[in-house]
Amino acid sequence: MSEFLDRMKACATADRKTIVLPEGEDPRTIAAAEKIVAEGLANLVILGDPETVKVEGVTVIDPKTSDRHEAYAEKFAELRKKKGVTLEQAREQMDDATYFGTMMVKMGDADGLVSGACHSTANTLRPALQILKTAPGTKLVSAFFIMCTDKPEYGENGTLLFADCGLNINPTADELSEIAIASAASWRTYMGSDPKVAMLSFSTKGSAKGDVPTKVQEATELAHQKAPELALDGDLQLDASLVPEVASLKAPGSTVAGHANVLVFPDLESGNIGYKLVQRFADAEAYGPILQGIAKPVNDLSRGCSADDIVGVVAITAVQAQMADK
Ligand SMILES: CC(C)(COP(=O)(O)OP(=O)(O)OC[C@H]1O[C@@H](n2cnc3c(N)ncnc32)[C@H](O)[C@@H]1OP(=O)(O)O)[C@@H](O)C(=O)NCCC(=O)NCCS
Ligand SMILES: CC(=O)OP(=O)(O)O
Repeated sequence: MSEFLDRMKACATADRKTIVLPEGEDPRTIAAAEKIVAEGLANLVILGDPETVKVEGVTVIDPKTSDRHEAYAEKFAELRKKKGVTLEQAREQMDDATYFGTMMVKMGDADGLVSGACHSTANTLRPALQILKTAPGTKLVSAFFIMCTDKPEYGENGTLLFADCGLNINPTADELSEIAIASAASWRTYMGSDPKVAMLSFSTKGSAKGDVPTKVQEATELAHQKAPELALDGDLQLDASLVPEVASLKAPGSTVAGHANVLVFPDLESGNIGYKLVQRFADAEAYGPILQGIAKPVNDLSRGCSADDIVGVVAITAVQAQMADK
């Protein structure tokens, strides 16, 4: 297990938070719940059928028969009134475990939610975006992975942050600059060291032409304007971002090239493919998609996740819930 996850787990156990797992029908979620209870990482609520979901030390709730169903429906109808949602529609929506679980977080009956082992990212995150909305002072929610590799020469002792790998399909230059600034802040929060942000493209400092390098150059310029103190550079290719010898050839004088620990991908196509390549070929631990910029802790999983991945994301969510209390 990585040093990163060790640290998240130690932090989570020190002040146990309540995390809801809406996917009681998923065997990996059940296996993860058993580990989370054994390690004391969080108090868990699993949504599912209490007759079939049996994990000692865990509360199991069936959304359809819960005594909170009506209160959540009423609040959801109120929140979505301007979108034309009726109380009848809200009641139906609360039969859906992801919506019900997200309302638990909204109403303070849980501190955070982790889902996505058997639901798509869109269906996992839409309720959070609709109900919880963005954190104060934030325009855009985005999603990152913490990647823990056994390549100490890259990032910080092999650990890097990749964004956006889960949510924003084709961010504009302005959105990309927001993703970069938020990712730098997330790096500082979770790793405690200075971020070095590489704005990735297939071009280094204009070596190739095209819409993508142009967008990345614009995003880099906007990020510099918004956060001039940030160590951030682009456009950079992946090798120029990580390998000092390549950096000295392609981007001499850059303070980021060759030493990046935060990789910002130009779009979701490259971000999602990129994290899965590193996870599978390098056998890296991949924790995410972790949301940044959302008002309360809700995090996603890949449907390809393992029980241990779920344990890791729950530990991170519990740590986020602790931070939200401060
Ligand atoms: C998440 C996603 C479903 C949201 O888009 P959508 O379903 O079309 O829904 P909408 O665009 O109507 O957005 C729903 C709400 O979320 C808000 N929202 C959407 N994206 C947002 C973002 N990045 N930041 C903040 N708010 C956002 C919208 O403003 C809207 O709010 P409202 O309903 O109160 O007006 C969409 O961005 C998506 O499909 N992303 C890719 C997910 C994916 O497939 N990932 C690959 C695997 S990880
Ligand atoms: C994050 C991600 O890619 O999710 P999924 O594999 O479920 O599409």
